[in-house]
Amino acid sequence: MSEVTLQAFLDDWAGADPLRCAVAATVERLAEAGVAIAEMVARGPLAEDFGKVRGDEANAGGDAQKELDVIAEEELVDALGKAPVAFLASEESETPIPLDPQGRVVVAVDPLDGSSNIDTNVSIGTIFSILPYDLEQHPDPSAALLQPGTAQIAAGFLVYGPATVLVSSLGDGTQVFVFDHDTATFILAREKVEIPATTKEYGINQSNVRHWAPATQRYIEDCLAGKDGPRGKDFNMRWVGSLVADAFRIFTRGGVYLYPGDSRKGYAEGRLRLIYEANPVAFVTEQAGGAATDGTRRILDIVPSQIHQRIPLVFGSREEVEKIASYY
Ligand SMILES: O=P(O)(O)OC[C@H]1O[C@](O)(COP(=O)(O)O)[C@@H](O)[C@@H]1O
Ligand SMILES: [Mg+2]
Ligand SMILES: [Mg+2]
Repeated sequence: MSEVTLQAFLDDWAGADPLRCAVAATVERLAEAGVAIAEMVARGPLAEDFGKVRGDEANAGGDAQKELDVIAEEELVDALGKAPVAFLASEESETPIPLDPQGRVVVAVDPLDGSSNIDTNVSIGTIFSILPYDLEQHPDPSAALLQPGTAQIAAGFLVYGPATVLVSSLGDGTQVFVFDHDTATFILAREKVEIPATTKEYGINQSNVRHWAPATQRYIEDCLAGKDGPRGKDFNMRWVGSLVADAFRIFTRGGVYLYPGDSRKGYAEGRLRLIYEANPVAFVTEQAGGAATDGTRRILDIVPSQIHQRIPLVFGSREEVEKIASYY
């Protein structure tokens, strides 16, 4: 069987439809930027700026900014400058970056996800969300970026790990592409991925247990009680601390990821950002048969009020996500 490249897959989907062609061109440019970022990451400590914190600067979300966060954003701005993208919202920029005034789409990105893992040689990645843009409908770019996740035409993430992979959906299932160094192309590796509906594996930063709401504490307690507890089965725990890597594991063998709100200062709505972390991950998750919630609401239905808004996030195997929601 012949291999399907990302470009062939996108061309086939886009046909002659102008909006789809704009989306396809955007995904191609994102993948191109991803390859450049992956190469930089792969140099590890040989790269001059590897793992360095950038002065005392914090990004728009108040997190310490690493040199590589900013370099990754620059790669994305350069690449998307060659696509029909009107505005780019990024974790690393307070306000949207204007690109092509004639652009048909707006894009939101987490340029480098898992920044705390940069210098530990653990998988990190890039997350993206693509929304339709119409100047007449959205004279203010922020309004276009504040559409709910259901409006996404395409979304996904890249993981820079042992393999560079692209997990993405164009609204008809979720596909996994793997970068092939021999041909310098992304090759379709898994079509219409299905996340198993049930699981015995969860991921959460358990060091925050004392800060959690009672519902989160009860759910984890019940998992820890194992076979003899109310869940009647033994659970396993995994936490990479890079959303992209934890998500890729869930796309591979199922599981659930939780970053709930907690009582620490600034964490009432958890840590993750709605438009460039939760929404794209929720989109590819639902397209793979999984579910994503903030505990009480479907993530994709939430209407964002701010570009850097945070949201509690629970996603993964559908039945387990529903179970968790029942605790809230
Ligand atoms: O360090 P914590 O609190 O466990 O948070 C880990 C989470 O934070 C994140 O690193 C946030 O992303 P950034 O690295 O883009 O800020 C997620 O990837 C990860 O799941
Ligand atoms: Mg992130
Ligand atoms: Mg980031």
